[in-house]
Amino acid sequence: MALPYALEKQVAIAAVRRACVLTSSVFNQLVKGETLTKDDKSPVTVGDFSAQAVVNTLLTRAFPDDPIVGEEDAADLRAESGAVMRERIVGLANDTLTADLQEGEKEEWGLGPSHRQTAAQILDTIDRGTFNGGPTGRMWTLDPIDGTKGFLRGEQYAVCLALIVNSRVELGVMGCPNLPISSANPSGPKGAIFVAVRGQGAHQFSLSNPFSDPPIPLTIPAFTQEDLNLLESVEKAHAKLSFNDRVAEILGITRPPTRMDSQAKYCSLARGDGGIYLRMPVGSGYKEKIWDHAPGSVLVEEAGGVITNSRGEPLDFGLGRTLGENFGVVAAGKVPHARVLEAVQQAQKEESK
Ligand SMILES: Nc1ncnc2c1ncn2[C@@H]1O[C@H](COP(=O)(O)O)[C@@H](OP(=O)(O)O)[C@H]1O
Ligand SMILES: [Mg+2]
Ligand SMILES: [Mg+2]
Ligand SMILES: [Mg+2]
Repeated sequence: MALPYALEKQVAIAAVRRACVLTSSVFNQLVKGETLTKDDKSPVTVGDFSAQAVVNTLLTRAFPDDPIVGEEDAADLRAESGAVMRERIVGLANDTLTADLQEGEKEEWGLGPSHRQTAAQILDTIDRGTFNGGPTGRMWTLDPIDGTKGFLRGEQYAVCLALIVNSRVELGVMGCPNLPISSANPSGPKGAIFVAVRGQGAHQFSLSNPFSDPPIPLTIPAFTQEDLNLLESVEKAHAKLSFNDRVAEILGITRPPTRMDSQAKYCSLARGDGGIYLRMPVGSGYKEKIWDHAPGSVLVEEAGGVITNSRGEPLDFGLGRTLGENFGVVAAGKVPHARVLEAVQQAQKEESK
């Protein structure tokens, strides 16, 4: 008998791989005018929209009844002012979906030369991501480009997809086109997919041949005090980095933090490139989005780690599109996690004095 979620895993890997092919090629061609600024002032590119169209196409064909909580929607593209971007996105999505089938892919998922979609279909496919989430049932959550700012800088970003069932993340897949395959060889080949299925472990696959190259099992290693360091956001507006410095000081950490965009941080944690993921709110009232943490959380847990908010409570993926009131995120191996929570709470006490 097949393992639980075997088909979901196969479709998710295929979808994320295709989306990564698209985003990599978009980066090399991105021209002025292909980026919009959203209402919250964050950027979104033709890459984000077309990657969401690609992933949603596979999910819709393979699992027509599953709702999708996706970061992007097509409202701006339906407006007259979005006509140029719309045309480009439709072209990019169709080019990606109609490429020849690879090992592990099926035509019935909307792939291959005969599966060109109209502009109206592509927009509707993007808008399959407007589901609001909630506590019960099956749903996917998609971040077509997580770390858009990193993507625009040519640095780290990730195509992130997770399956949530009754508030619990059961499957997470993250494609990281710019991440070195081996952290021991940072200037070596790049491109990895990270996959976790609840109860089945965490694995790294090659982005170029995820269905034929052997998966690499991932376990968070036991860190020595000298090796332990923090993984944190590049963007000061996304996480309170000065707070992280104080936590590191309390913990006696000497190794400098690793700053990296996107959920590639969770991938790095799972394979031991850094020991502690810490993301504390900057105090703007921002609520964390489920797609920014769902796949990373199951990857960390399946790699033997623990992920909670700063109060030590589990993240709640059943509240809707956000994680609710923002108490930050702390993820690490089991042993350091308890120490980090204590240090975070000490630093919070100092701040409130
Ligand atoms: N004020 C804020 N606080 C925390 N996260 C924020 C934020 N504003 C935007 N973000 C989120 O931070 C994500 C990037 O995280 P990181 O800094 O770890 O790379 C963004 O994902 P997108 O790039 O998908 O929009 C966005 O959802
Ligand atoms: Mg965004
Ligand atoms: Mg994101
Ligand atoms: Mg995004």
